[in-house]
Amino acid sequence: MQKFDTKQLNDVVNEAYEKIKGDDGGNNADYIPFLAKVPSKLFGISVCLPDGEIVEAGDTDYVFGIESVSKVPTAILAMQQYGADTILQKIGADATGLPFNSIMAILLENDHPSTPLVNAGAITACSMVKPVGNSDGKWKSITDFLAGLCGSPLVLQDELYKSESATNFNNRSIAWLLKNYNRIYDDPDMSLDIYTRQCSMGVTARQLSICGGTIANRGVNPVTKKKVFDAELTSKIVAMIASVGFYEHTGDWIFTSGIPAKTGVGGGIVGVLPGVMGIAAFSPKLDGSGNSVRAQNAIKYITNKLGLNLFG
Ligand SMILES: NC(=O)CC[C@H](N)C(=O)O
Repeated sequence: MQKFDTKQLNDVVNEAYEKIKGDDGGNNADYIPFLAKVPSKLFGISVCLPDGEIVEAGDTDYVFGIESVSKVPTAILAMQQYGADTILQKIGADATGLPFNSIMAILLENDHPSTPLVNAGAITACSMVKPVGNSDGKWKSITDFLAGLCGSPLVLQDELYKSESATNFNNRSIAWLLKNYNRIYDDPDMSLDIYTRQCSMGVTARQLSICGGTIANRGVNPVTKKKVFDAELTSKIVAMIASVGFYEHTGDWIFTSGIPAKTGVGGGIVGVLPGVMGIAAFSPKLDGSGNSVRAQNAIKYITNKLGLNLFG
């Protein structure tokens, strides 16, 4: 890994912010009505280094919907509770090459949810989270784990949760299709509700960068210094993120950015370079695959400018 000093990082983060804040491509997600109303101009970038130092620019305190970025914490939690091999058997670690909410992916993977980082696998992961059969207990496991990763508690965005619950018909089909294939390990409606709730958690770009920093720091939160998960799960979750973090555009993303990263339709993206940094960016306008335009450009700008790349 190329070394950089924090002054240089600070300059590059601010440069990225200034250059990219005027980019106006894309649109807010509107299939979840709440997300269509989030002010489009918001834009923040935050980097968390392994010593806990935070370097940031823009709207890093704004609380937005974590959405699919929440799939990463729950995947780690499920691996922590069951072991990585069980998650590989029961869910998988395969790229789908298809959109995040694809039903076709379940059929093509021969009845298999593929990976915990798409909707199907994430709903299955929620069904597996212990204590099975206990909705309140599962929710506590997930929210405690999220708080550990992010260094502070996240708060449910109630309006987002209601908006998403009222419109999540595709996800309901996924949950019951998985039930048909015995790939749901708890009540399907309850598992879907837990998934919908975790997607509706409010998070800031700073908290997301600390989450990335905890993964980059092999499970020890760089800010709170607390151990959140076992170090050997780092390579497993980073492999999953690298293979499917941008869904059908993951190859293009990793080719151009060099950093495994996971997106959410709330406009957040978290990237992880093990041993080097967690990086997050947030801005609501998305490209056609549901990935934030400004957040992508910001992270790419920073990794390319600093010569940071997982692969070479
Ligand atoms: N890509 C996303 O962020 C999608 C998450 C959203 N909650 C959904 O299930 O559709």
